[in-house]
Amino acid sequence: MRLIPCIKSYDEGVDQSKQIDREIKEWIKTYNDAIKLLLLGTGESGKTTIIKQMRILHIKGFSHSERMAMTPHIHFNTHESIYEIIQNMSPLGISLQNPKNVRAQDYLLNVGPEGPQEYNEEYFDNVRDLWQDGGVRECFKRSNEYQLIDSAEYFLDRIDLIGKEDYVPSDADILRCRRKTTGIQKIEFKVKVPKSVHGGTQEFWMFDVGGQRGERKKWIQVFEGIHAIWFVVACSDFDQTLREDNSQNRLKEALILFEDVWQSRFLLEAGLIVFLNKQDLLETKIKQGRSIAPYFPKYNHFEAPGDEYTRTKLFIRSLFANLTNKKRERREVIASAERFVVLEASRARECYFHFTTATDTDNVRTVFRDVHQMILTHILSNIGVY
Ligand SMILES: Nc1nc2c(ncn2[C@@H]2O[C@H](COP(=O)(O)OP(=O)(O)OP(=O)(O)O)[C@@H](O)[C@H]2O)c(=O)[nH]1
Ligand SMILES: [Mg+2]
Repeated sequence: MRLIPCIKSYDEGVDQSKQIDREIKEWIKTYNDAIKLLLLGTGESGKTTIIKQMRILHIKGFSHSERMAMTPHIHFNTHESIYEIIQNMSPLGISLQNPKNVRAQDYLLNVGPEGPQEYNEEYFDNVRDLWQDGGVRECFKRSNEYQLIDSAEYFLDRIDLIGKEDYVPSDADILRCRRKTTGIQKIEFKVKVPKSVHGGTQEFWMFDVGGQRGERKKWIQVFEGIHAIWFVVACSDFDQTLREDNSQNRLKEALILFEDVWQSRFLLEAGLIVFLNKQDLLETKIKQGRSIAPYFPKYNHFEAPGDEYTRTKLFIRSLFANLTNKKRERREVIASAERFVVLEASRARECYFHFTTATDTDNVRTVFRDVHQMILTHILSNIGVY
């Protein structure tokens, strides 16, 4: 995973890199505070999934009782998935392919949006029959036209496993489980610092917030003392609308929110790292023939090498990177009036991009390693060490 600086080059030669390592080493000797990270982004972008990965990678993972506590949520995710699909068949003019499944459809619709009182064999048999129906699959393929959780296919494909009485959720199932975050959550963990730097451990505090519009007013409570923001973007969202406002494109909302965060005077000192997430879903979507062009017509004039998926992900990165350049231009205008302000303000502004799949533990492990090093460097630059 490469670190791609959009303002300041991180790779300015081996000598400088050695120098930075030396400075980090010196700094760690004296620095005892926890590094404070704040995850921001729109709803369903993948913030809580990254927190879960930190538990897997840096804390003890999930105990048996914690796994069992996830089962009702996974059952509900399965229910909301099939229920949303069959509810939307009629509005989209799609019929069941097998008329025998009308009975199962009536059964599920009668159960209602909240799910059954008991997730029993009869319930799972009906879900299985429906998920195998060609009409249900056709409606699933058009899920960008209504609100469906991203893990719908994952859980419905595993209905036999999930329906077992002795089902114990795996790490992968927990990572796929969707529960909206309300309020502010915090996890603390320690990470080994490589011997080449200094050795020992570094403490992290990571804050997770709810990303839906109604949750964002709470964010300011945790802005103070934050060393780095991880801004998470669901790249596969380009053809979907917001759950809380179906007149707004999800990726456009992410861009507006990112610009707000980038420009926030409360976050000027924090490093900014953008996680261009859900690369697995983006790749699948593009390979199925979907295009970003109808939603972002500028894509038609975007020049970049590679296949359609590569070009799309680079285009999405350019949309965010352009917003950071836009801010710099504004600073340069201020520059002619008061040069000192510009030098002072632009020193702290950096933005790095990573392409991620938050449900993939190996991917998050690699990204975290890169980002850890980058954050140490950023804090050093902010306290004036380099
Ligand atoms: N396939 C896939 N699914 C992902 C990825 N990242 C997150 N998800 C899934 O997307 C859903 C939403 O992820 P969350 O981590 O709950 O999103 P969030 O940003 O915390 O959302 P809010 O709490 O509403 O702000 C979950 O079902 C995740 O499993 C990814 O990279 N790939
Ligand atoms: Mg969340």
